[in-house]
Amino acid sequence: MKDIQNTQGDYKFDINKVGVDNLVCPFKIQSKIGEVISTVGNFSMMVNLPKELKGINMSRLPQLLSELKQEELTLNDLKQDIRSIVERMKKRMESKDAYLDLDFDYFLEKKAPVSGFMGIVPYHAKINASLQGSSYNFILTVEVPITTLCPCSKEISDYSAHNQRGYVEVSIKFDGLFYIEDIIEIVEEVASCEIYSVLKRVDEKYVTERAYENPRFVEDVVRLVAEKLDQASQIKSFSVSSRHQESIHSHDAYAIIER
Ligand SMILES: Nc1nc2c(ncn2[C@@H]2O[C@H](COP(=O)(O)OP(=O)(O)OP(=O)(O)O)[C@@H](O)[C@H]2O)c(=O)[nH]1
Repeated sequence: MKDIQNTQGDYKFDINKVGVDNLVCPFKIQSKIGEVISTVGNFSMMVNLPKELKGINMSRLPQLLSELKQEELTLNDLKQDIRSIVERMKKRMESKDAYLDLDFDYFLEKKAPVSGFMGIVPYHAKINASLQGSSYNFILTVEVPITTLCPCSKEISDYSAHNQRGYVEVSIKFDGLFYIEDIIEIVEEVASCEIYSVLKRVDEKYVTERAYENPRFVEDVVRLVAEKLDQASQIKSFSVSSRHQESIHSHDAYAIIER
């Protein structure tokens, strides 16, 4: 059969990224304490294409993912394990550059603060990795949902204070090891209160009062998280944003710090 995509030509443009997007595949990831967490990833696998070539051998990308699944893909050291996948993509595709983006939910078991009942909390995570020539770039992003309670509302009201669910998104570039759990811990520590999936009445009293004792503006959240990220020696650069779904407005409050 004729291999159309491999035909040579004199096209006007190199293509920066071409490949497959929205490829859904199960995989496993090892948690900080060594438990294996099953999840489903949405993969985007791309390579560059020089202007002399008509197309890439596109089927090789899902083929590689399928092989990884058969090999029981389990990510332990996120940065290095993803690097070896991107290296395999480059080799298989005979390309100069390769790009792997991956979105998934990371499921952690979390105890209710007073009753101790266990619940599962999903945290959305993203990986953006690329190997351009021999230059490897890896970004880990984690979204942490939190409760925030408005300091202004608390101050001016005779009783109560409005609160909201905030989504804190932290992206980091780092050397060595840094875990998804480390990011979650940093964010939850500075929130008005963490969120849980199972709360009994004693827990509900606890989270209500804890939020009241720790009021936070969106500005407070990004500044406090940035301070902690800045102190972590492994982190080379970061961005932290927070989106608060206001309960008294139809819009969100939003802030971002990039370093
Ligand atoms: N490059 C490219 N291929 C596409 C696209 N849409 C569908 N395909 C098809 O993907 C199929 C598989 O391509 P290849 O990976 O080259 O398949 P192959 O030549 O059998 O595989 P190898 O032996 O690994 O080279 C081809 O039949 C293409 O027509 C597209 O937009 N671009």
